[in-house]
Order: sequence, then structure tokens, then C-alpha cells
Amino acid sequence: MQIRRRPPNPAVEVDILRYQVPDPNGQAQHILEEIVWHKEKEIERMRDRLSLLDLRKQERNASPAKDFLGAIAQGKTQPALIAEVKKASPSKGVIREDFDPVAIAQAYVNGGASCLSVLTDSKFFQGSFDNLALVRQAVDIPLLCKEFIIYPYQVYLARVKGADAILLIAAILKDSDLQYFIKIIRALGMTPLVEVHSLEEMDRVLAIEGVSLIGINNRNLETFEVSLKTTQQLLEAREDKIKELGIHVVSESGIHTPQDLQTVKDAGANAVLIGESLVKQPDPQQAISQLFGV
Ligand SMILES: O=C(O)c1ccccc1NCC(=O)[C@H](O)[C@H](O)COP(=O)(O)O
Repeated sequence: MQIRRRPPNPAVEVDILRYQVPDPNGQAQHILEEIVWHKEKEIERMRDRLSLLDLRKQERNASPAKDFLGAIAQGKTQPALIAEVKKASPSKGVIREDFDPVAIAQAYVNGGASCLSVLTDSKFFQGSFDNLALVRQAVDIPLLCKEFIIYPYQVYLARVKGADAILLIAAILKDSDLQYFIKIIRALGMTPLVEVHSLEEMDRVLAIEGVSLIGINNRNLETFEVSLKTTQQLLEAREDKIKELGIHVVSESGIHTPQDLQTVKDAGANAVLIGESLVKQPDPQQAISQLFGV
């Protein structure tokens, strides 16, 4: 997958100029590119309201980040559950009409989730950084900020709002950007979760220093096609290297049944990231019990 980046204005903090578009007014070629192009404008507007300098001052007063990787390693369930607070998505539209992020988060905690993932994108997922802050106030377990990170600004904002881990998507960041973001995330005491979808992305990420947690997304973000074979194939191909490096693996997306759970567990996933199949149930706590048989 290739994401074409448009010339930045104003100049950005990271060297992300590889993916420039020949025609900046051209059409996005797929949803991930559309999201990234929208993010550029969105973050520009956010910076106008609150500068990076002021945001970094706020970050110094934030309470310390919780141990996201430790919570997965200790896993309240097997595999450990990262339950996602998700109202809508580009592939499914609105998943839950009566969306109460705090009530859903509390139900997930009562159901035995080890960590939570909170979508903060507003245009495509109807999430928000306010939701992240509300969930942070309501629960004690570690939180992943599920964003499309292209600027350090988003990392600092996530920390200020209470994130303990940050998603980095290999398809939208080149290697030097990944390295740079991993350093910032670690410097702020958080855990980077680096997401891949292909063997090529897996190999890029395995060569980068400081990666302790890899997410294998079963959803192709270009076509929305979901296949658990993605987890099976990538783990089968790189199991030895992953073990040698002591990396934990999260299987993400498309997990709906106990059989799906068993499939990715047998493939070697240490954790699962589940949104839709839990959030669409009237009682998300009971949905976890049914899925995990607990
Ligand atoms: O969910 C989507 O449609 C989507 C589209 C484009 C980019 C990302 C997208 N989802 C992000 C995720 O990775 C999922 O929210 C997460 O893995 C949970 O998936 P699911 O259990 O299938 O809701």
C-alpha cells in the first residue's frame, strides 16, 4: 500500500516528504489516504487553537502513563483483550447509535479486558480526544489512543488526554518516521503499538529498534476485506524472529466468534483488539463472557 503525502504547509516536524502527490488537488486513491489528507488539515487547525509548545507544557502535568505492555503480558484472559470503544467506522458506518463511551468502557473492564482502545478520530469514526479523557477518568486499566498519527502533536495530545499507548500504522509512516515516533512515545513513558498488514511491513518493523508490540491488522485498509489468515500467515512466516526479539503480537479486527479467537490464539497472538463484535451488543460485558467463555 502506498500513501501519497501532500507538500506540508507549514513545515512539519518530521521528515515525511516521501509520499508527495503530483497533483495536490487530486482524488485520494483509497480511504487511508483520504484519512491522512484530512488529518493534515485537522492538525493544522488544532495547532492554531493550541500550540505544540503549550501542549508540551500541559504534558508535563499529566499523571504517569500506565504499563500497557505489562497488562498484555499478564493478560486477564488468554489471549489478552484490548477492547475498543468504537462508535462508527468507514467500513460499517454507525455501529452503535446509543453510544456512551464511559458506560461501554466500564462494561469492558467488568468483562475482563486487560486494556482499552479509544478511537479519537472524529470525521471517519465519530470518536474524539474528549472521549479518551472521559474514559481515562472512569477506568484504571491502560488505554491505547487509536489515531492516524502523522505529527508529534497528536502524540503529546494523546498523553495529555490520558493515553498509555499509541498506535503507529506502518502503511502511513516511513521507517525514519516510525523510529522518530517510537522515541517520542517512549520518552513520554508510553508504549508504541506498531501496526502491519503485509509481510513487507512486518519485515520493515522487525528491523526497527525499540518495537516491543506489533499489531497485525486483519483488515485491508484499502479494500476493507477482513481475513484472519493475515495473522496466521504473518506469524507463521516470522514466528522465530518475533520470539527471538521478545515481541508481543496483537491480532486486530474481524474477531467475532470463539472460533475466531481460537484461530488467532493458535496462530500465536498474545492479544486481540476487538471493536465491532463487542460494541454492537446491548451488553458488552456479556459479549466478552460469551466470546471468551468466562
Ligand atoms: O474499521 C474500519 O472500517 C477501518 C477503516 C479504515 C481504517 C481503519 C479501520 N479500523 C481500525 C481498526 O483497526 C479497528 O477499529 C480495530 O482493529 C477493531 O476492529 P473490529 O473488531 O473489526 O471492529
